[in-house]
Amino acid sequence: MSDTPKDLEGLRQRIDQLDSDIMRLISERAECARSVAETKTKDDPQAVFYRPEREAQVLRRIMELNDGPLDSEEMARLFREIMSACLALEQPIKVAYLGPEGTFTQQASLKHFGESAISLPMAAIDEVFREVEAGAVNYGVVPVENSTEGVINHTLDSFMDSSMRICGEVVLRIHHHLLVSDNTRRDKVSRIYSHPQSFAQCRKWLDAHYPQAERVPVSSNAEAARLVKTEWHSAAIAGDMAAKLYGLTRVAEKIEDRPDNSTRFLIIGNQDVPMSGDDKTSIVVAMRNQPGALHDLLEPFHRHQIDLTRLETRPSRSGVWNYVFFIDFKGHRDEPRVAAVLEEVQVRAAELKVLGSFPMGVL
Ligand SMILES: O=C(O)C(=O)C[C@]1(C(=O)O)C=C[C@@H](O)C=C1
Repeated sequence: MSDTPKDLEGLRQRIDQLDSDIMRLISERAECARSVAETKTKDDPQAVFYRPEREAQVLRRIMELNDGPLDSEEMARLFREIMSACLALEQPIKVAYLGPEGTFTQQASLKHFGESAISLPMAAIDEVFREVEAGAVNYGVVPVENSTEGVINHTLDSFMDSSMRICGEVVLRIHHHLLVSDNTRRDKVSRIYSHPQSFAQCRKWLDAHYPQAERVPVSSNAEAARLVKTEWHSAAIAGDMAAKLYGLTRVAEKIEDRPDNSTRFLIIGNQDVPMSGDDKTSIVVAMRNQPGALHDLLEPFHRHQIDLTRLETRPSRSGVWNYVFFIDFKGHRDEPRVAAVLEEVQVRAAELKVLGSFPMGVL
């Protein structure tokens, strides 16, 4: 800016002025959100306040408009928090996540809903489903697949017996660190705690650096971090949140074997999300056990040129149908070509359940 002062005092005065302007604008925005809430409840007493499609549009627009010097993801994260606070003014949102505190799922929940949501740790994936189903919380966050280790079967299986719908997705880059406490004798580490998935994601690094250490699998990375606090000869593999929560030090950073290691999480709830303009749909399909079943199922997607983003098979638990397929594809169920494909699949399948159409992860 041409009239930006050059001296420190002048620059700080300018920053104070800008902060006042930003605060006034944020307050004005919050007032607007409050009015949105009044409008929503006037039209419909059962109104839902959290609107994933609108949030995705707001964040995408911010990223498109941004000219720097902050990078677009950073700018979107700031707006993520502003929206989170605005939503809390409309209605405080309660979110259950796969705990305990300090897990990557908690990090995913924060990334998606921001700091103003009230988040509650659950001991297991099916508990997250149960809490949302029972109405004890508004939404749930569960992991569904990791780029190195593949699908999280518990989550897919939970969908089979549940009426929950998918309202969103979050992708998180997973960075693992080797962590120790103040009491750890770093040259004497003989035991390493972590979640089995994390061990698998850091296998080569561990073989190279700690081939002799005993690898002890535990229920979560956060639990691994907790255990290290009390043992002088142990270390943990976990992420930043767990390290911070238990005050541990990183001995080695980003030790995952694949630099692009990431996990996808799903937001579950009981609302159908309208189109955001860049959406995905998840379905689960049971097919009869006959030759060519998979071909018959996929053929309409190919003909309508719909991009499949994931296909998983799970054994059916009903015993009647042998194959159950989980399919993710680009597009929203309200788009005519997607609706046409779903109609055709319905005819060919023994059973079809649309788990939800939702915005592609933005942040
Ligand atoms: O547009 C809305 O429906 C709002 O409630 C406003 C707002 C926002 O702050 O922009 C807040 C919460 C919703 O999840 C989406 C957007």
